[in-house]
Amino acid sequence: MEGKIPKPTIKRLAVYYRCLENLIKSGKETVSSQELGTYLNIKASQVRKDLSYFGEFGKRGIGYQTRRLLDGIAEILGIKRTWNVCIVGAGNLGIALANYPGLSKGGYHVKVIFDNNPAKIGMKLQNGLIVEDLKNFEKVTKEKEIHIGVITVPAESAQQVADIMLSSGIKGIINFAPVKLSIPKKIPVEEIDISLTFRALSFQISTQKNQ
Ligand SMILES: NC(=O)c1ccc[n+]([C@@H]2O[C@H](COP(=O)([O-])OP(=O)(O)OC[C@H]3O[C@@H](n4cnc5c(N)ncnc54)[C@H](O)[C@@H]3O)[C@@H](O)[C@H]2O)c1
Repeated sequence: MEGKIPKPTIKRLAVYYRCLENLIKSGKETVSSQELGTYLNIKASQVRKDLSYFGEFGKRGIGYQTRRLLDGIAEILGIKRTWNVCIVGAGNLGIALANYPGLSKGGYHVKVIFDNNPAKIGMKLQNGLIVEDLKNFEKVTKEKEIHIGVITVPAESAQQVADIMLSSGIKGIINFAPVKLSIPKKIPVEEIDISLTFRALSFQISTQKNQ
C-alpha cells in the first residue's frame, strides 16, 4: 500500500501523527478533519484526502477517533516497530543526532556511530556509545541488525559512505550532506537540508506585504 501513497502525503501523515499524540495526551477522543486542518494549517479537504489513502476512519458528524487514527497511521509509517540506526560521521551533527533522545522515543534507536578519523575512533559519547572505525562497518551493522544509515560526513565523502552502506545491506539512507547521492540499487533515500528551510522561510518573509 505504501508504494501508492504520494511522498507529500506520507510526510503529512507524520505531522498528523505528532498532532494526534498531543491531542490524545490532552484527553481528546475524536477530531474532525476541519479541526486537524486548523491545528496544522492544512485544508480539511486535503486532510480527508490524505486519510482516505488508507481506508475510511472518519464518521460524518463525529470525525475520527484519535486513538484509532493514531494506530492506523503508526501502522502505515512503520512506527509500531522499532528501527536500528547507524550514523556515519561523528562530528557536530552526527554526535548531536546520536545523543538526541527524541529519536529513540519514536522507535529509531541509534545503535552505533562510525568515523574514519583515528582521533575520533574509540571516543565515548554522552549516551555511552563508542565511536567505531568505519572499516568495521559491514561486520558491526550486521551484528547490530542495522536498518537505517544516516550520513553526516562532509559532502566530498558522502558518496563513498553511501556505497559502503549499499554494499553492506542497509535498507534506507538519510543523507544530511549537501550532495545528491547516486544510488544504483533501489533503496529509499531521504535528503535533509536545513538551509532549504531557511531559504523557504526567508522567501516567505521577504514576499510578505509591507516588507
Ligand atoms: N542537512 C542539514 O540540515 C545539515 C546541517 C548541518 C550540517 N550538515 C552537513 O552534515 C555534514 C556534517 O556536518 P558537521 O558540522 O557535523 O561536520 P563535522 O566536520 O563536525 O563532522 C564530520 C565528521 O565526518 C567524519 N568523516 C569525514 N569523512 C569521513 C569518511 N569518509 N568516513 C567516515 N567519517 C568521515 C569526520 O572525521 C568528522 O568527524 C556536512 O556534510 C554538513 O554540510 C547538514
